[in-house]
Amino acid sequence: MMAVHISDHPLVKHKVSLLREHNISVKSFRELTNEVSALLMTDATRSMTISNKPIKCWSGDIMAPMLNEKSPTLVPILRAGMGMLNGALSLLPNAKISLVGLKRNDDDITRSENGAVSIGIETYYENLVNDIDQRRAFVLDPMLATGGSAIASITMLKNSGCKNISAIFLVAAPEGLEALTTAHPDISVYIASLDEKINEHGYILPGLGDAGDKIFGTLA
Ligand SMILES: O=P(O)(O)OC[C@H]1O[C@H](OP(=O)(O)OP(=O)(O)O)[C@H](O)[C@@H]1O
Ligand SMILES: O=c1cc[nH]c(=O)[nH]1
Ligand SMILES: [Mg+2]
Repeated sequence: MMAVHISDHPLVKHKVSLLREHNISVKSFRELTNEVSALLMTDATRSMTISNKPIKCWSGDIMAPMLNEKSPTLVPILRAGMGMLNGALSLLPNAKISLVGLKRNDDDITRSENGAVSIGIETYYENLVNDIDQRRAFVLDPMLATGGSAIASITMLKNSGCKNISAIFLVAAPEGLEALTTAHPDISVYIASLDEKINEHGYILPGLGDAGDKIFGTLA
């Protein structure tokens, strides 16, 4: 059963509100994205397992709690997920990095009679660590809108044998969360804000606007 965690941390709430400011600078957007990502990753890593191992401490040999699983892999979804990478690495500096490149095709948009929006996705890059079947994966993407990109990227991870997957989003729409829950009921999801809905173009309301453009400084 999918576990969905929506952060109730006051710093997360405050920082997401700052991210929504219309005229936010690229510098502030980048900084806040990494700060919120680190806070979400604190929750997402809580289920990592530890066991007591012998260490040589200054005061002698002791048993001390240490992680007893392989380094996780972080999976930023290109482009916008790259904006979360440094924040996640601040907690997991030894993490492996796997890359998935996906792009929504705004010209390939379908609106059904009940108002549901789906958008075609182009996959242009896949470079996963080769022992991903033995590692926990943390998928990083600021936005969960229709859910198409998250579903496609998690399908790629599973097809490579990855069995323990968490996905981290700054802002999610209920439509995307529902689609992701249905497609991948076995993953864990960590969200800073569950917003109201997506509009007819597949953008989250109130949302952040185009997160990729804001992180890469390519907003027209
Ligand atoms: O849930 P979905 O409807 O799939 O939308 C979310 C996706 O859209 C954005 O990427 P985009 O395709 O704009 O690419 P970019 O990150 O390169 O800007 C965002 O970063 C997600 O990956
Ligand atoms: O609202 C949205 C939806 C998808 N991608 C974004 O960057 N923003
Ligand atoms: Mg974009």
